[in-house]
Amino acid sequence: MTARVGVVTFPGSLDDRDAARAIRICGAEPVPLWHDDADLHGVDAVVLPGGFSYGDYLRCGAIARFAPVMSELVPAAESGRLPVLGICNGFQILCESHLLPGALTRNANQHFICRDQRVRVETTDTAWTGQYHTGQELLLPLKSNEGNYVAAPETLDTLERDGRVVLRYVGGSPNGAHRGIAGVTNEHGNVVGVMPHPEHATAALTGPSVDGRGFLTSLVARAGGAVPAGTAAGAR
Ligand SMILES: NC(=O)CC[C@H](N)C(=O)O
Repeated sequence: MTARVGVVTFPGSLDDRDAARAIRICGAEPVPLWHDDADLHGVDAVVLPGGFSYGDYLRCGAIARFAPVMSELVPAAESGRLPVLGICNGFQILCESHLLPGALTRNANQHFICRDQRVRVETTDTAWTGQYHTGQELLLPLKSNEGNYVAAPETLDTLERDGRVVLRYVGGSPNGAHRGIAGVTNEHGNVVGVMPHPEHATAALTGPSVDGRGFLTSLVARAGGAVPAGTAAGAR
């Protein structure tokens, strides 16, 4: 069965096309979803892409949280039924929607950061990381202004204890993120938010790696679909 993966476009989304392309490369069918349409059209999973939804007004993701598309998405994700991957602005939307704990605040150096960043996979026990191995290092683009992940110490302790830190920056936080956290998951492991961009690391021609494919091939494999040859996690 080919997994149908919805990609939500909000006003100001930037990376929806790359997300759709990455989904196709990894053997699933991308389904365009519009922010103003409450219907998820029966998709098997959803990617909330990067960008500047609603111009990042108020706070990144703060307005997107109230978009009609979130009305079906939030309960389905909360119940553990619907796999959702939030990338960068998508991660910010997931935190604003309280589907993930914590918040993404201004980078500690007050500058937009745009660079290729090494991160380590901390858990494979999610809908989106099953094809990696724990401790695997990935090279992924990082491009954000509000990438500084913060949460109360007891929340961070819970995330660490329950194995819910998904990605951690290698070589220290570039943006001040608490405990070097670059991605987290919810209690069920179906909702994952990551600050770096796996969808921009799926084609050898453009680089910087194809390490990002594993997020999508994990979803495809989990849905019982065929992962195209050469697209396994980290395949060169
Ligand atoms: N690349 C992105 O998704 C950017 C996210 C957000 N607008 C920020 O600058 O932090």
